[in-house]
Amino acid sequence: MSTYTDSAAAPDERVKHGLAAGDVVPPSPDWTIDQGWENYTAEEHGVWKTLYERQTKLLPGRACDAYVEGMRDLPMGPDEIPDFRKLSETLMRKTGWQIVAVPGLVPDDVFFEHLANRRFPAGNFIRKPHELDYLEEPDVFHDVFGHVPMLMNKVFADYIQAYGAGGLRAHKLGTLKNLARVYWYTVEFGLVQQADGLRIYGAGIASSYTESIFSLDDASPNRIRFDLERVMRTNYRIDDFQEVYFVLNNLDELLELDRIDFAPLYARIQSQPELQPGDILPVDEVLHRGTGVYHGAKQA
Ligand SMILES: C[C@H](O)[C@H](O)[C@H]1CNc2nc(N)[nH]c(=O)c2N1
Ligand SMILES: N[C@@H](Cc1ccccc1)C(=O)O
Ligand SMILES: [Fe+2]
Repeated sequence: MSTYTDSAAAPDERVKHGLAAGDVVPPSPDWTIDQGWENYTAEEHGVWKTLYERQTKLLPGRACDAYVEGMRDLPMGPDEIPDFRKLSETLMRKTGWQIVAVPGLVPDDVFFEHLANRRFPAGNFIRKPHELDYLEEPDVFHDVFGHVPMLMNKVFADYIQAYGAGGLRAHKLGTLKNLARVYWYTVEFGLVQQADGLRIYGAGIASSYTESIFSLDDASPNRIRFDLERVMRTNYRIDDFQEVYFVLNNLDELLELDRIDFAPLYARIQSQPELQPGDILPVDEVLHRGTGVYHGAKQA
């Protein structure tokens, strides 16, 4: 199995290994299971609390307004792992989304089918106490603390649904690798320029203690203005901090991606060279150039 970080999928890697979603037998055709909320142990709720409190101290002034507002209105607190039924009730009223429990990574087409129907698949398990900063598959802390607040935002809620529909299409076109990079550099590792400063909206950052500091840091990472084709061509690393983050002017820019037909773009970028995360192109609008001293290593 490939290494997996405290963030979502690793499609490039999994495609390479010819894996659908690990070698687990599907528990049901859509891969959903019962969250089994009653079965969490005191120690598991304790891991949630440790992570929740650590992130909650860090995120003011770092997370974007939409994230902060979403979190404020959700039944989520330090004391216990949230119950997906309660989260879904609140989400359903606000944006029509639901959270469904899955055992870990699910096959791409299954994942897209859920998103296209406004169901967000969340891992029901929680990392072990010795894995606080690093684990191989998305757990309930990453999926719920990282992703669910943004699903309370109307623009973002529509964006992820459109991504799911686009995923089903890309699956047939064989362009999943390019599409997945859009998810990676927005939903997982996106930054947005707010009037009062640069902010996090990506779940892979918001759920990571070390990366929520690193990504906004003045030192190492490059920050480049978001450009769709540029992002589609750019590889990413799954086992360490990102060397580049793409920055939106505002979340409404995502609406534009819902409307654009990706098919001709896929065709066009096939003839262009792939880019590595550390590359900077003459046409890039570089907002911040890293020092080049890459002090990565996701494990703090
Ligand atoms: C390309 C696609 O976004 C990605 O590979 C999918 C696959 N399966 C997944 N399954 C789960 N549970 N969570 C995820 O984020 C993903 N990501
Ligand atoms: N508009 C894209 C789908 C998409 C929407 C939102 C985000 C990413 C992709 C397509 O035509 O395939
Ligand atoms: Fe994720």
